[in-house]
Amino acid sequence: AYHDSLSLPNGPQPFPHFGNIWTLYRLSASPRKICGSFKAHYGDMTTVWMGSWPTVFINSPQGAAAGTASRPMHNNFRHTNLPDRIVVAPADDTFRNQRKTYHTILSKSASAAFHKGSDLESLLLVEKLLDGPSDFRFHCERFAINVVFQVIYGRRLGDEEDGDIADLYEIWKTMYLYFLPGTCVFDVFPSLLKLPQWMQPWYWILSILKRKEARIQKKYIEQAKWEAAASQNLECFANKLREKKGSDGINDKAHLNMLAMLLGAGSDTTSAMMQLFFKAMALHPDKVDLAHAELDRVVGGERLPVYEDAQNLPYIRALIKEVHRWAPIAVVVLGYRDYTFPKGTIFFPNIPTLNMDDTRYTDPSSFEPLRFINDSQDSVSSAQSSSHLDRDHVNYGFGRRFCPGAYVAEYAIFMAVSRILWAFDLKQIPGLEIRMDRERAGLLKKPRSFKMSITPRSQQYSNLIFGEINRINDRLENSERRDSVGGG
Ligand code: HEM
Repeated sequence: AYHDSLSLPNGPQPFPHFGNIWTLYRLSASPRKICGSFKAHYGDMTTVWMGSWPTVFINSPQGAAAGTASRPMHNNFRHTNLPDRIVVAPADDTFRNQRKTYHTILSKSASAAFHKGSDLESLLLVEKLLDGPSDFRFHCERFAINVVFQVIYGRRLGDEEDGDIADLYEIWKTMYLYFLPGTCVFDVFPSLLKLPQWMQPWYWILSILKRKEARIQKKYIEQAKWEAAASQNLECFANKLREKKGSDGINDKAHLNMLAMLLGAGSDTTSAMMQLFFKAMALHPDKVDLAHAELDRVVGGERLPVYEDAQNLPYIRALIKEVHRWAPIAVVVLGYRDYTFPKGTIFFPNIPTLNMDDTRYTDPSSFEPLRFINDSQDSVSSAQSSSHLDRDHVNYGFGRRFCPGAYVAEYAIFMAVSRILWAFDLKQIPGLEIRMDRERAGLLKKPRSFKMSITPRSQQYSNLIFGEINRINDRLENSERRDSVGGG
């Protein structure tokens, strides 16, 4: 296929048959750094060869915005083995139906139903951080999964005693490698897919992961069904989708896969974003000080922040946008129309580079929330703008693949970030280096484990958090008591 390379943008020199296997290896080990170097070396687009397949990285915002929703289908492995997972689905009718379905529960107005869930989870998050600050990564994972679980099942999943949380994140860690072209050996040598199935280890690994995930999801689908039958009113997404079975191509398998996709897509991203927030704060104590000053001025020390404070907290809002821009989590795939490329060419918008575009941002490599301080629109609205220069960042993707969960994510992240900054001092531990380029391989650029100092700002703030938790517990106990009196 290298003969087609004449019509392709420049990139590192490929080896015959192996393509740019070394660049791909370095990319998976350190995506932020390697993606960042592409624009400097090759300009607006960079071609990297996966064996004989060209992959084009789009380094300019104009180019990325012109993409399509289609997916590379040069081998069928992903689509066949991960059916009904919208992220790897080509832009066909199934894709359109699923987008519509996700949109019905995640739109701005519909997602307001989940605000209470995020209010509670953000409170539990700060409480857990008081109890065990060193486990902050797990606290972020539990926070995120519980936010999304309530969207799907209408109730919390639970706390750390529930091993399902750790199991699900462990499954996604490997499973989501499959979602990203270039991560599997068959991307470089597609002829390996012609081997008998028993000789394809990637097939068996994926099957085991899918089975484990399905076992957990089935348990919750069944519970939701029983809870609805018992109380007649559990109107959660899982149950609503079950009622749609038989239409829009939804059968048992699609039902399970769509719920699994939503839980993973929402939890893994939101949790990674929260971990990156912690990292960015540890590296920028001066920005933490400015956030504290604003929170002290607007919220004070007599109560926790609530969502209604957002309009009076421009620095916190700007800081969240800056984390999205400066430490984006996504590496996504999209098609590209405007040029004639060899059939099967894969396209990546180079998100880390796009967020560092110097035509859009002054001094893009510095973490500076103030760049967004006069920006009153939210990130979802800015993404709808026709000019890339009006976009805050591209962490939620593009066009018809734009993240449908962005409203849920933005609310939950505001609640968590404002409450964490209100309650804690966040610092680097002297002598322990924190590096942005220490990240795990995969679809998301999640940081590898790191240590930092998270200490309560004052006993008064801690007491307020515990007081709030006690009030909720009392309310729950009272309502349970009422239920049992009513029932008995
Ligand atoms: C900080 C948090 C989040 C970020 C940065 C994020 C980012 C993204 C990006 C970049 C995509 C596009 C992927 C592609 O082009 O293939 C995406 C897709 C998706 N996201 Fe999010 N997301 C976040 C949170 C959420 C939440 C909370 C939910 C659900 C409640 C969610 C549900 C989805 C779904 C279902 C898709 C697939 C859409 C498609 O392929 O058409 N996301 N997300």
